Amino acid sequence: MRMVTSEQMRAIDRHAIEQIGIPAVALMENAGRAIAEEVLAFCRLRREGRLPEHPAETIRERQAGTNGEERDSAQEHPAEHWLILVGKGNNGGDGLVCARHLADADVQVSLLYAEEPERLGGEAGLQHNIAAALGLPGEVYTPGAVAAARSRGVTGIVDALLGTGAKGAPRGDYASLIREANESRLPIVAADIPSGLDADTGMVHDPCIQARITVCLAFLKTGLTQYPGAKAAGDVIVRYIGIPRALPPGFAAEVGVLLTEESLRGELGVDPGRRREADGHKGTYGHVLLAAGSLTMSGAGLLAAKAALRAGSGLVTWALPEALLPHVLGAVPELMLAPATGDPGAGAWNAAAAPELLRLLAARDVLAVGPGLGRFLGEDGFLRAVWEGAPRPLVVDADALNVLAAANGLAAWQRREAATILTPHPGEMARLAGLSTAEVQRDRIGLARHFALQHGVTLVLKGARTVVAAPDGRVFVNVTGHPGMATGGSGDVLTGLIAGLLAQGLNAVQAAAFGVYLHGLAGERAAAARTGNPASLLAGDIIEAL
Ligand SMILES: NC(=O)C1=CN([C@@H]2O[C@H](COP(=O)(O)OP(=O)(O)OC[C@H]3O[C@@H](n4cnc5c(N)ncnc54)[C@H](O)[C@@H]3O)[C@@H](O)[C@H]2O)[C@H](O)CC1
Ligand SMILES: [K+]
Repeated sequence: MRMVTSEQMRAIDRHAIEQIGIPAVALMENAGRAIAEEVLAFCRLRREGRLPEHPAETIRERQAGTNGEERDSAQEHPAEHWLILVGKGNNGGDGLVCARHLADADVQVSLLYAEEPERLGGEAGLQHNIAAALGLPGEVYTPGAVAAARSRGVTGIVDALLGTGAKGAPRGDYASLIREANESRLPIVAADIPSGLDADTGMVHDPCIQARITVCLAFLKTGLTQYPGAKAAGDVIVRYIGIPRALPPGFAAEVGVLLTEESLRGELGVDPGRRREADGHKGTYGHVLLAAGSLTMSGAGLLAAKAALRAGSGLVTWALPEALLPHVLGAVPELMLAPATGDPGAGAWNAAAAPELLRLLAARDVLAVGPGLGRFLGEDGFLRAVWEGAPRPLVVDADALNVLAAANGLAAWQRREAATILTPHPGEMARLAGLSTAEVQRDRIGLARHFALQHGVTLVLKGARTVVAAPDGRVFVNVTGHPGMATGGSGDVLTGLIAGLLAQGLNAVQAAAFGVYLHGLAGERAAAARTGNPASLLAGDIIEAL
């Protein structure tokens, strides 16, 4: 599934209307009807008692009319009364069309305009005239109007105040309306995006509509995929409104992609269900070399190594400080162990280990460095030697990322020819980018894309809704996963998983995208297996679920 920024959406809109000639009024009609259909579907679920307690924050596409929501007849919604909050732009126009279709399905509707309706221009003004011609009841906002509507029996709200044309935090009566709508505790269906959401980054202004459902028009907006926007959006349903799904020429590379089984296959050429040839052997499936672990963090190495095996790598060698070796012997029998020389016996790494590591790598396909590495004297010389000397795909994680940041390696060291995957969590990303963590989280997609393009690396910016950014500017967002995965070692597992996929011949972007997708799925499966409180999930459970 593709996802666009508001600027890309405007360009696609313009192309559809001006280049292809699809009338804007037709798009608005389809948009409003789609929103009305989703409101009716919501009403049906609620009436039949099938409404989940909370939104699952899912993102799905639905074709017009294919959700089995034949137009409801009057008696099906006897007590429904929906309040439509109408902004002055085309988002408001969508709301007016929605109101008309709801009224036509004999749902009682009330219009609440954020501004004098006469100020609605263009398509929205036309829709206001139509609503007036139909005598749909409407009023201009005054303080307390939402509560008053609720006392008149309103059962739900459509938020058609602000869409992709919003700039900055909601102002004046728009802000008051958003606050009153949220305070009403009534279910809110947002048109295109919740008003108050930054459609590009997923940051939410104060105030921002907390929607039960967001009916997103034409293409998924990137801001709906990132928290806190993903929470404000509730369940996102992307609806086709007549804009060709084939992007205008020259658009494909820039537009983001939501990772699904079909986009992994279609956009990335990954076959999630790939089968193995009968005559495969260990060598067929690659050999991972892992430089990881230190005295107090030996487990990180074990987790990463085991995950690489579970990912399907034929062989895995774990290079570790010599002092650790006796303690992990046999922990994972399938593992090969290589004592890294230069260990002063303290179970720590040492710059002298780099040449040994490069020698080991000559007979292996991928190097992953970082899980549990720890910080040590000469760490920058060590990592620089590996960074510049390793002729293989390199996965850099955890402390190796901190060393890279501290040495300003991305700028100071020579650019790698072979594929490089960095897997920072927001804190590590902040150090790499010289920002605060809050600044990283404020625009995850934009930052990740810019960083990957600038440094020619594949970047995996972890966290809920992990972002994978390719060196060519493409961006992928992962929606698999579970809060129970926020546990020590989860990142080590991902590093091993990605390295294992690289060893089997996936390219950097494929391995990173498929890796985060599988990691999240395994986390969901492991969490479900702990039917009690999934918070008790351990990173090792994720490996077993792979
Ligand atoms: N995706 C599609 O193909 C279609 C989308 N449609 C809908 O159109 C809106 C975008 O409409 P636009 O007129 O560009 O802007 P908005 O309706 O989002 O409203 C902006 C409107 O509000 C004022 N405003 C802007 N920022 C603020 C603020 N912070 N506080 C208060 N007021 C603000 C500004 O003056 C503008 O006039 C899209 O989301 C879809 O819902 C089409 O209807 C169908 C095709
Ligand atoms: K809206």
